[in-house]
Amino acid sequence: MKQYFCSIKSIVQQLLSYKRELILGNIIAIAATLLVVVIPLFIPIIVDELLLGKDHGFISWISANIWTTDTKGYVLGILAFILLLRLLSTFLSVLQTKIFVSISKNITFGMRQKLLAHLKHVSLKEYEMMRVGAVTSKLVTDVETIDGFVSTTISKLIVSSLILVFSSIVLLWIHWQLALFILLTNPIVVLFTVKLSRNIGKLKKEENRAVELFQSSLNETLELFHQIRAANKENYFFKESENKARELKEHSTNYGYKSDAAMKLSYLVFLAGYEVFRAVSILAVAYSDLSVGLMLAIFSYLWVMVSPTQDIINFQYVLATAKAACKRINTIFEMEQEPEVEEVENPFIHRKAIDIEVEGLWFSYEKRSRHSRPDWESLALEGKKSQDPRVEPGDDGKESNYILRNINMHISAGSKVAIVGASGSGKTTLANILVGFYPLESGEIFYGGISNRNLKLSTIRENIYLILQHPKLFNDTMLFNLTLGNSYSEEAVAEALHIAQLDDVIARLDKGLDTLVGKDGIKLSGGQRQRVAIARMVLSDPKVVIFDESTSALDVHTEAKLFEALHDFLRKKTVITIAHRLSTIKSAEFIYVLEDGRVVDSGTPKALLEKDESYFSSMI
Ligand SMILES: Nc1ncnc2c1ncn2[C@@H]1O[C@H](COP(=O)(O)OP(=O)(O)OP(=O)(O)O)[C@@H](O)[C@H]1O
Repeated sequence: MKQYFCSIKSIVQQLLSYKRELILGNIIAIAATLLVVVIPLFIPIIVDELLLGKDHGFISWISANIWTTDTKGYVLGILAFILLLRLLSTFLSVLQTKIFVSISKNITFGMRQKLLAHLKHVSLKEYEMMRVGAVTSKLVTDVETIDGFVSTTISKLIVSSLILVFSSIVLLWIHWQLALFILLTNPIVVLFTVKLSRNIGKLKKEENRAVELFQSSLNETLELFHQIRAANKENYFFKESENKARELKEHSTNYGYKSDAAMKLSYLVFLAGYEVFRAVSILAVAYSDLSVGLMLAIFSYLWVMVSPTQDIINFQYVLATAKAACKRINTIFEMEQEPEVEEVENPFIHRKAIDIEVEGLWFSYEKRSRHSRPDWESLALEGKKSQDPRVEPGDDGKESNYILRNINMHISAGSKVAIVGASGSGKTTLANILVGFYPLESGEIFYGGISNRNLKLSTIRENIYLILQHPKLFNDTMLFNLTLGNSYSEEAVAEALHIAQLDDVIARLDKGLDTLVGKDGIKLSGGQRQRVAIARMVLSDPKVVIFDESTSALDVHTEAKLFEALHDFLRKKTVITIAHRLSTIKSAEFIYVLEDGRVVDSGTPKALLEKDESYFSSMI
């Protein structure tokens, strides 16, 4: 998968992919700008030619070529012309905004798409440690900051620069000495503001981080509200969220007034410069040939330059905050993803059932560097007594981190196998690994003879269905929770409901399959939720089914009826059942006993029962 990282460079590259729109938008923007930028030129005409009797040749040109009238007529005519220019300019700037907004929204949408695509493939280990609120805040707040940067860059940077260039040319034309003075002192203002902007990015980053912490805390509190109330801990958890909101307030206040102060300070420096320019202009009228009308035109151009100069000054802040937002967004792109596998052959195709072979499987939840892995070769030399050449790591204490240790299993196609063992022995971990939720530390799993290294995870999960002990339900209709958006015939749904012993449950719901099940299926009992998960499995018709304590919430009577109904459906499938209750595994043909991550015993139920001390016999 091609890795994307947010950076100013990558954003600019994306912007350049909208070349046509950018060119069109900028032509319109330039036209809109030119229309208003020429307006101050009318001042010297009106003042000098109409009031002071000084001839620039413009009124005489109008009189000769367009229209001859009196002073009132010229003033009204020029007024009408100026209003028309402003109207046209406004229309063009609306058009320009429409083009630029759609570019910036497309870019930020693209970024959200990339973030979602990355999250879609994030490894389960990363997901387990993920703070959902933190991730959503990055997808909302930080991407919004990037949006601000993109729209400012495309809509203001070029236009503002052009206005400054155009105004500078006009100023140079009016009075080059004065213009040079203005243009040379202006960079000092910009330099001053660059220094100020440095800290603003840092403050924005802190503010966004505070948003993230508040959002995470609130998310978790609301997610676990039920549990919190059961533990009578509302005060504690809501206080935590309030504390985060307080921190957010402090950071926002800090950012809010400091960034505003920095901008105002920059503006103040600019205004001070403006006042100096004004004074120098008056002196220029007194001591050079600059006319009063042209002096007024210079004043107007100084004002015309205010907003673009401010935009360029602000751009540094926007750039600093965008860099900070990118850094935070990149923490999502840095999340580890599930490995991508090139599939050579799909062993599940054209087979009704499939066998699974687990060879020398080691697994730990801890992230390991290559160097901390066991040195299999040297261990193999010592480990003559092990069934696998790679025995357990030596007595260096490191092996205690392994949840699964050298697991070897053969589950033949269509067989019914049970995995039993004390709580914490690693059964669920093994089930999760069989469906590819966690990558193997070492060892291999063969599905129908094909190694997991050559199989796509999606292929494995399409064909091997793991039914969890605590299935999650969506706050949607019963039907959606069964089908998860796939389309099945009414008969298939009815059959699945029947097998999962849900007929009566649906009949009792006020709107049947259209009933909303509430947050996490709150309207259903634990056992009913487990049966919904089983119905989901029936509908997806996998080749291998793994029941991980999937019927633990059912009474023995319902469980027996359920397995009876499932009997035909499961007949040809490979079935792995993990359970603590004997009733759940009584039909198993072969049993593996796990203890502390190792297979300590295995055999047929009969063979295991005959042993005096076995975990299986202790279940009875
Ligand atoms: N996501 C996880 N991250 C880190 N450690 C985990 C994770 N899930 C389980 N463990 C640890 O792995 C060990 C085995 O857990 P696992 O859930 O596989 O056992 P189990 O045999 O299924 O237990 P039970 O019968 O209670 O469900 C436990 O010590 C547990 O603390």
